[in-house]
Amino acid sequence: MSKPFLSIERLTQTYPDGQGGSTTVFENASFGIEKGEFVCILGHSGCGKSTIMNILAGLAEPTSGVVKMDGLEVSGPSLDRGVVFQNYSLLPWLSALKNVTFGVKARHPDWSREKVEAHARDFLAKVGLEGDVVHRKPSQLSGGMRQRVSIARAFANHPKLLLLDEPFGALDALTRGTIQEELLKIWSGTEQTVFMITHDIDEAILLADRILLMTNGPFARVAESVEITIPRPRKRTEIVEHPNYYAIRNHLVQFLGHRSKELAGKQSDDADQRPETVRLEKTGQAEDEPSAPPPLRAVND
Ligand SMILES: Nc1ncnc2c1ncn2[C@@H]1O[C@H](COP(=O)(O)OP(=O)(O)OP(=O)(O)O)[C@@H](O)[C@H]1O
Repeated sequence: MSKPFLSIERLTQTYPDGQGGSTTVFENASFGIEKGEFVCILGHSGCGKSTIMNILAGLAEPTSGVVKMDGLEVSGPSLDRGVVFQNYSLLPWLSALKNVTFGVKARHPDWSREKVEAHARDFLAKVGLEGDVVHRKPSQLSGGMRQRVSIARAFANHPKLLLLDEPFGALDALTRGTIQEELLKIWSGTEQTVFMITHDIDEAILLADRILLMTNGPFARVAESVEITIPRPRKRTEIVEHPNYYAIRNHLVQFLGHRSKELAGKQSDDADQRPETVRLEKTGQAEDEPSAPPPLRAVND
Protein backbone atom coordinates (compact mmCIF):
# COMPACT_ATOMS: atom_id res chain seq x y z
CA MET A 1 0.00 0.00 0.00
CA SER A 2 1.44 3.42 -0.88
CA LYS A 3 2.08 5.86 1.95
CA PRO A 4 -0.28 8.81 2.35
CA PHE A 5 0.90 12.38 1.64
CA LEU A 6 1.14 13.06 5.36
CA SER A 7 2.05 10.16 7.57
CA ILE A 8 1.93 10.37 11.36
CA GLU A 9 3.80 7.40 12.73
CA ARG A 10 3.70 6.24 16.34
CA LEU A 11 3.67 9.71 17.81
CA THR A 12 4.11 9.83 21.57
CA GLN A 13 4.15 12.92 23.75
CA THR A 14 4.98 12.95 27.44
CA TYR A 15 5.45 15.97 29.67
CA PRO A 16 6.96 16.25 33.14
CA ASP A 17 4.10 16.20 35.64
CA GLY A 18 5.82 18.63 38.00
CA GLN A 19 6.21 15.97 40.70
CA GLY A 20 9.22 14.20 39.32
CA GLY A 21 7.20 11.87 37.09
CA SER A 22 5.71 12.28 33.64
CA THR A 23 2.28 12.41 32.02
CA THR A 24 1.65 10.70 28.70
CA VAL A 25 -0.63 12.90 26.59
CA PHE A 26 -0.86 10.34 23.77
CA GLU A 27 1.09 7.26 22.80
CA ASN A 28 1.85 5.64 19.43
CA ALA A 29 -0.76 7.72 17.60
CA SER A 30 -0.65 6.84 13.91
CA PHE A 31 -2.75 8.15 11.03
CA GLY A 32 -2.41 9.37 7.48
CA ILE A 33 -3.80 12.24 5.44
CA GLU A 34 -4.10 12.14 1.66
CA LYS A 35 -3.13 15.00 -0.62
CA GLY A 36 -5.95 17.52 -1.00
CA GLU A 37 -7.91 16.16 1.96
CA PHE A 38 -9.61 18.43 4.47
CA VAL A 39 -9.36 16.75 7.88
CA CYS A 40 -10.75 18.12 11.14
CA ILE A 41 -9.82 16.85 14.59
CA LEU A 42 -12.31 16.94 17.45
CA GLY A 43 -11.72 16.13 21.09
CA HIS A 44 -12.16 17.57 24.54
CA SER A 45 -9.92 20.26 25.90
CA GLY A 46 -6.50 18.96 26.91
CA CYS A 47 -6.51 15.72 24.88
CA GLY A 48 -3.55 16.88 22.81
CA LYS A 49 -4.90 18.40 19.58
CA SER A 50 -2.68 21.47 19.70
CA THR A 51 0.30 19.33 20.60
CA ILE A 52 -0.28 17.23 17.45
CA MET A 53 -0.69 20.38 15.37
CA ASN A 54 2.49 21.94 16.71
CA ILE A 55 4.36 18.75 15.86
CA LEU A 56 2.89 18.73 12.32
CA ALA A 57 3.91 22.40 11.96
CA GLY A 58 7.44 21.56 13.08
CA LEU A 59 7.09 23.98 16.02
CA ALA A 60 7.49 21.19 18.58
CA GLU A 61 9.21 17.83 18.65
CA PRO A 62 7.39 14.72 19.85
CA THR A 63 8.87 12.61 22.62
CA SER A 64 9.04 9.82 20.03
CA GLY A 65 7.61 9.00 16.62
CA VAL A 66 7.85 10.79 13.30
CA VAL A 67 5.78 12.85 10.89
CA LYS A 68 6.56 12.48 7.21
CA MET A 69 5.29 14.77 4.49
CA ASP A 70 5.85 13.61 0.91
CA GLY A 71 8.11 10.93 2.38
CA LEU A 72 10.39 13.43 4.14
CA GLU A 73 10.58 13.74 7.89
CA VAL A 74 9.19 17.01 9.29
CA SER A 75 11.72 18.83 11.43
CA GLY A 76 11.42 22.54 12.13
CA PRO A 77 9.03 25.05 10.56
CA SER A 78 8.88 25.45 6.78
CA LEU A 79 7.07 27.54 4.19
CA ASP A 80 5.59 24.22 3.01
CA ARG A 81 3.46 24.19 6.15
CA GLY A 82 1.28 27.23 6.83
CA VAL A 83 -0.37 27.79 10.20
CA VAL A 84 -3.42 29.90 11.07
CA PHE A 85 -4.05 30.41 14.78
CA GLN A 86 -7.14 31.68 16.53
CA ASN A 87 -5.39 34.91 17.49
CA TYR A 88 -4.65 35.82 13.85
CA SER A 89 -0.90 36.35 14.46
CA LEU A 90 -0.69 39.20 11.95
CA LEU A 91 2.23 41.60 12.02
CA PRO A 92 0.64 44.66 13.69
CA TRP A 93 2.87 47.27 12.03
CA LEU A 94 2.03 46.15 8.50
CA SER A 95 -1.15 46.75 6.48
CA ALA A 96 -3.42 43.84 5.57
CA LEU A 97 -1.92 43.83 2.08
CA LYS A 98 1.67 43.88 3.35
CA ASN A 99 0.90 41.07 5.80
CA VAL A 100 0.07 38.96 2.74
CA THR A 101 2.83 40.19 0.39
CA PHE A 102 5.43 39.54 3.13
CA GLY A 103 5.03 35.77 2.86
CA VAL A 104 4.51 35.75 -0.91
CA LYS A 105 7.82 37.58 -1.39
CA ALA A 106 9.61 35.04 0.80
CA ARG A 107 8.02 32.19 -1.15
CA HIS A 108 8.70 33.69 -4.60
CA PRO A 109 11.84 35.83 -4.37
CA ASP A 110 12.04 35.96 -8.17
CA TRP A 111 8.60 37.59 -8.62
CA SER A 112 8.33 41.31 -9.46
CA ARG A 113 6.76 43.68 -6.92
CA GLU A 114 3.70 44.06 -9.15
CA LYS A 115 3.23 40.31 -9.44
CA VAL A 116 3.55 39.80 -5.69
CA GLU A 117 1.01 42.55 -5.01
CA ALA A 118 -1.47 41.31 -7.63
CA HIS A 119 -1.24 37.79 -6.19
CA ALA A 120 -1.83 39.07 -2.64
CA ARG A 121 -4.75 41.26 -3.72
CA ASP A 122 -6.29 38.32 -5.53
CA PHE A 123 -6.28 36.20 -2.36
CA LEU A 124 -7.58 39.07 -0.21
CA ALA A 125 -10.42 39.53 -2.71
CA LYS A 126 -11.26 35.81 -2.43
CA VAL A 127 -12.08 36.42 1.24
CA GLY A 128 -14.01 39.60 0.52
CA LEU A 129 -11.31 42.20 1.25
CA GLU A 130 -11.01 44.69 -1.58
CA GLY A 131 -10.38 48.40 -2.06
CA ASP A 132 -8.97 50.75 0.58
CA VAL A 133 -9.50 48.29 3.41
CA VAL A 134 -6.38 46.35 2.36
CA HIS A 135 -4.23 49.32 3.42
CA ARG A 136 -5.51 49.23 7.01
CA LYS A 137 -3.37 47.90 9.83
CA PRO A 138 -4.69 44.95 11.88
CA SER A 139 -5.72 47.27 14.75
CA GLN A 140 -8.02 49.10 12.33
CA LEU A 141 -9.76 45.88 11.24
CA SER A 142 -12.56 43.91 12.89
CA GLY A 143 -11.85 40.41 14.27
CA GLY A 144 -13.54 38.83 11.26
CA MET A 145 -11.48 40.94 8.84
CA ARG A 146 -8.27 40.02 10.64
CA GLN A 147 -9.10 36.36 10.40
CA ARG A 148 -9.83 36.82 6.68
CA VAL A 149 -6.36 38.35 6.25
CA SER A 150 -4.81 35.36 8.10
CA ILE A 151 -6.59 32.93 5.79
CA ALA A 152 -5.69 34.88 2.64
CA ARG A 153 -2.08 35.02 3.81
CA ALA A 154 -1.94 31.28 4.46
CA PHE A 155 -3.49 30.28 1.11
CA ALA A 156 -1.52 32.87 -0.89
CA ASN A 157 1.71 31.15 0.12
CA HIS A 158 0.49 27.83 -1.33
CA PRO A 159 1.84 25.70 1.48
CA LYS A 160 1.64 21.96 0.84
CA LEU A 161 -0.11 21.60 4.17
CA LEU A 162 -2.32 24.14 5.88
CA LEU A 163 -2.76 23.83 9.64
CA LEU A 164 -5.69 25.68 11.17
CA ASP A 165 -5.91 25.86 14.97
CA GLU A 166 -9.47 26.88 15.84
CA PRO A 167 -9.30 29.71 13.33
CA PHE A 168 -12.86 30.88 13.93
CA GLY A 169 -12.98 30.39 17.70
CA ALA A 170 -13.08 34.10 18.49
CA LEU A 171 -15.70 35.08 15.92
CA ASP A 172 -19.43 35.64 16.29
CA ALA A 173 -21.69 33.03 14.70
CA LEU A 174 -22.67 35.10 11.65
CA THR A 175 -19.14 36.12 10.72
CA ARG A 176 -18.01 32.59 11.40
CA GLY A 177 -20.57 31.18 8.97
CA THR A 178 -19.56 33.57 6.20
CA ILE A 179 -15.84 32.90 6.62
CA GLN A 180 -16.38 29.13 6.77
CA GLU A 181 -17.96 29.33 3.33
CA GLU A 182 -15.17 31.58 2.06
CA LEU A 183 -12.65 29.07 3.37
CA LEU A 184 -14.43 26.25 1.52
CA LYS A 185 -14.45 28.26 -1.70
CA ILE A 186 -10.77 29.13 -1.48
CA TRP A 187 -9.84 25.55 -0.52
CA SER A 188 -11.82 23.93 -3.33
CA GLY A 189 -10.01 26.15 -5.84
CA THR A 190 -6.55 25.18 -4.61
CA GLU A 191 -6.79 21.50 -3.63
CA GLN A 192 -4.55 22.12 -0.65
CA THR A 193 -4.31 19.66 2.19
CA VAL A 194 -5.85 21.03 5.37
CA PHE A 195 -5.67 19.82 8.98
CA MET A 196 -7.91 21.80 11.30
CA ILE A 197 -8.69 21.81 15.02
CA THR A 198 -12.19 22.83 15.95
CA HIS A 199 -14.55 22.45 18.90
CA ASP A 200 -17.57 22.95 16.70
CA ILE A 201 -19.24 19.76 15.41
CA ASP A 202 -21.30 21.53 12.74
CA GLU A 203 -18.27 23.39 11.48
CA ALA A 204 -16.38 20.10 11.18
CA ILE A 205 -19.24 18.43 9.26
CA LEU A 206 -19.51 21.39 6.89
CA LEU A 207 -15.81 21.57 6.12
CA ALA A 208 -14.22 18.15 6.44
CA ASP A 209 -13.77 15.10 4.25
CA ARG A 210 -12.99 13.21 7.45
CA ILE A 211 -13.19 13.95 11.15
CA LEU A 212 -10.66 12.42 13.53
CA LEU A 213 -12.05 11.83 17.00
CA MET A 214 -9.78 11.88 20.03
CA THR A 215 -10.52 10.32 23.39
CA ASN A 216 -9.76 12.22 26.57
CA GLY A 217 -6.24 12.19 27.97
CA PRO A 218 -3.96 11.14 29.46
CA PHE A 219 -3.17 8.31 27.05
CA ALA A 220 -5.52 9.95 24.56
CA ARG A 221 -6.10 8.12 21.29
CA VAL A 222 -7.19 9.15 17.84
CA ALA A 223 -9.87 6.49 18.08
CA GLU A 224 -12.01 7.04 14.99
CA SER A 225 -11.89 8.51 11.54
CA VAL A 226 -15.43 9.46 10.53
CA GLU A 227 -16.04 9.97 6.81
CA ILE A 228 -18.33 12.86 5.96
CA THR A 229 -20.60 11.22 3.43
CA ILE A 230 -22.23 14.45 2.28
CA PRO A 231 -21.38 15.54 -1.27
CA ARG A 232 -19.69 18.84 -2.08
CA PRO A 233 -20.22 21.67 -2.71
CA ARG A 234 -21.80 22.04 0.73
CA LYS A 235 -23.77 24.92 2.13
CA ARG A 236 -24.57 25.35 5.81
CA THR A 237 -28.25 25.75 5.16
CA GLU A 238 -28.45 22.73 2.86
CA ILE A 239 -26.36 20.01 4.52
CA VAL A 240 -28.90 19.67 7.34
CA GLU A 241 -31.34 18.31 4.74
CA HIS A 242 -29.01 15.49 3.72
CA PRO A 243 -30.07 12.04 5.02
CA ASN A 244 -26.58 11.38 6.44
CA TYR A 245 -26.34 14.64 8.35
CA TYR A 246 -28.05 13.67 11.61
CA ALA A 247 -26.55 10.19 11.61
CA ILE A 248 -23.08 11.71 11.45
CA ARG A 249 -23.93 14.46 13.93
CA ASN A 250 -25.41 11.97 16.40
CA HIS A 251 -22.37 9.76 16.14
CA LEU A 252 -20.04 12.69 16.89
CA VAL A 253 -22.19 13.92 19.80
CA GLN A 254 -22.28 10.40 21.27
CA PHE A 255 -18.54 10.05 20.95
CA LEU A 256 -17.77 13.39 22.59
CA GLY A 257 -20.49 12.97 25.20
CA HIS A 258 -19.76 9.39 26.25
CA ARG A 259 -17.23 7.29 24.39
CA SER A 260 -14.40 9.84 24.61
CA LYS A 261 -14.60 9.40 28.41
CA GLU A 262 -15.24 5.66 28.43
CA LEU A 263 -12.20 5.02 26.27
CA ALA A 264 -10.06 7.55 28.15
CA GLY A 265 -6.89 6.65 29.93
CA LYS A 266 -6.81 3.08 28.63
CA GLN A 267 -3.43 1.97 27.52
CA SER A 268 -3.44 -0.40 24.60
CA ASP A 269 -1.02 -3.19 23.80
CA ASP A 270 -1.04 -2.23 20.12
CA ALA A 271 2.26 -0.73 19.11
CA ASP A 272 0.57 1.19 16.35
CA GLN A 273 -2.69 2.90 17.31
CA ARG A 274 -4.64 3.62 14.15
CA PRO A 275 -8.14 5.09 14.13
CA GLU A 276 -11.05 2.91 13.12
CA THR A 277 -12.82 4.10 9.96
CA VAL A 278 -16.50 4.95 10.42
CA ARG A 279 -18.70 5.44 7.38
CA LEU A 280 -22.35 6.31 7.93
CA GLU A 281 -24.55 6.01 4.88
CA LYS A 282 -28.30 6.55 5.15
CA THR A 283 -29.10 7.31 1.53
CA GLY A 284 -31.15 4.60 -0.13
CA GLN A 285 -32.46 3.24 3.20
CA ALA A 286 -36.10 2.38 3.81
CA GLU A 287 -38.43 5.30 4.40
CA ASP A 288 -39.69 3.99 7.75
CA GLU A 289 -36.21 4.25 9.28
CA PRO A 290 -36.48 6.69 12.21
CA SER A 291 -34.58 9.82 11.32
CA ALA A 292 -35.93 12.48 13.66
CA PRO A 293 -33.32 15.11 14.37
CA PRO A 294 -31.94 14.87 17.91
CA PRO A 295 -32.23 17.86 20.21
CA LEU A 296 -29.24 20.11 19.72
CA ARG A 297 -27.09 20.40 22.78
CA ALA A 298 -23.69 21.66 23.81
CA VAL A 299 -21.04 19.00 23.56
CA ASN A 300 -18.08 20.63 25.20
CA ASP A 301 -19.21 19.90 28.70
N1 LIG B 1 4.76 22.41 27.70
C1 LIG B 1 3.96 21.63 28.41
N2 LIG B 1 4.33 21.11 29.61
C2 LIG B 1 3.52 20.30 30.33
N3 LIG B 1 2.30 19.91 29.92
C3 LIG B 1 1.86 20.40 28.74
C4 LIG B 1 2.65 21.28 27.93
N4 LIG B 1 1.94 21.58 26.79
C5 LIG B 1 0.77 20.92 26.91
N5 LIG B 1 0.71 20.22 28.06
C6 LIG B 1 -0.39 19.35 28.52
O1 LIG B 1 -0.65 18.42 27.47
C7 LIG B 1 -2.04 18.18 27.35
C8 LIG B 1 -2.50 18.45 25.94
O2 LIG B 1 -2.45 19.84 25.65
P1 LIG B 1 -2.97 20.45 24.26
O3 LIG B 1 -2.83 21.93 24.34
O4 LIG B 1 -2.31 19.76 23.14
O5 LIG B 1 -4.52 20.03 24.31
P2 LIG B 1 -5.71 20.47 23.36
O6 LIG B 1 -6.47 19.23 23.04
O7 LIG B 1 -5.21 21.25 22.20
O8 LIG B 1 -6.57 21.40 24.32
P3 LIG B 1 -7.52 22.65 23.98
O9 LIG B 1 -8.66 22.11 23.20
O10 LIG B 1 -7.91 23.15 25.34
O11 LIG B 1 -6.68 23.64 23.21
C9 LIG B 1 -2.71 19.06 28.40
O12 LIG B 1 -3.01 18.27 29.51
C10 LIG B 1 -1.68 20.11 28.72
O13 LIG B 1 -1.81 20.55 30.03
